[in-house]
Amino acid sequence: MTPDQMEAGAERIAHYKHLPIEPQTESGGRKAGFARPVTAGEVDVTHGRILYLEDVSVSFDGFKAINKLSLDIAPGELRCIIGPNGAGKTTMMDIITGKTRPDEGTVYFGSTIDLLRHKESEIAQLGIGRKFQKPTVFEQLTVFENLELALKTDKGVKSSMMFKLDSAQSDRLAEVLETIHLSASVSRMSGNLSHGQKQWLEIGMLLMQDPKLLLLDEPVAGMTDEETERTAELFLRLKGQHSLMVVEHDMSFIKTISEIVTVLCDGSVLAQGTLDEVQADERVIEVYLGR
Ligand SMILES: Nc1ncnc2c1ncn2[C@@H]1O[C@H](COP(=O)(O)OP(=O)(O)OP(=O)(O)O)[C@@H](O)[C@H]1O
Repeated sequence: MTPDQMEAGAERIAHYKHLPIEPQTESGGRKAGFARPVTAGEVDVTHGRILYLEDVSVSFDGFKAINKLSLDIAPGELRCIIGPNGAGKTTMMDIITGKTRPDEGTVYFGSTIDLLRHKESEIAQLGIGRKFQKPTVFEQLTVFENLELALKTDKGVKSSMMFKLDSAQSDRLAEVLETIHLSASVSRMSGNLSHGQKQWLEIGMLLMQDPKLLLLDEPVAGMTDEETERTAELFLRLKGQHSLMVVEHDMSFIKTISEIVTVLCDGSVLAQGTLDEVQADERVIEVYLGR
């Protein structure tokens, strides 16, 4: 600090000392204050976003797979992501879930959780569930056992064997079974389920952990028309209670479930809007939907 600055500072202090002093109150003398209590384990969505990406980039061997990508998702929103092969959809999910570290950019869960400071396992614990394209259920276990297993956070063999559902967990399991249309198949061996049922079971396993945000990669690929319809019903039911990010190529499925559709291309957002709006966009027709 220079002598001039010190002198100016001393003058300011002298000036303030002559100001009338307000009587002390609980807010430190101010008439009103702003404070936001933070509750451990809760995602702060007071700014209207559950997920926020800004200027995110990542390169693989000099190739920019994600290029200044910015997007956000509102709490309870069901966002559809479409785009040509290689657009960066899977890489974006890898970044959100901590599987891939971006070279630059910002990734926030709510207003306060910087996801780039967390490991993949911690991000899952924070409440971000991910469903990969291929179903990964334990085929040798029943539907019930798969859902029960999803609650076992302690990986120790002994504690897993001792694990017993409490009544709230039993209620949750029954509720999830109903949501994923598998109440009638609770005792069936998972390996004997249809492809669609396995996908629902895996979604059910994620739901057992009550995630705030669910990332779903091509959930209806390989499903029958009826299974696809029931999956649309399922997602519409989950919307509001959870936030969902759904990557899909099946346009009729997108049409049934979508509000806002984001089109990715070359690692960034090419267009965003209702499905009708993006389908009418010349650039989207050019790179993805065809003429
Ligand atoms: N680990 C990696 N190493 C090198 N290149 C990668 C890696 N991961 C992704 N890429 C490249 O980054 C680009 C984006 O891939 P990404 O899988 O994210 O696209 P996508 O939009 O999910 O495509 P699709 O619809 O085919 O699944 C592709 O060109 C891909 O080859």
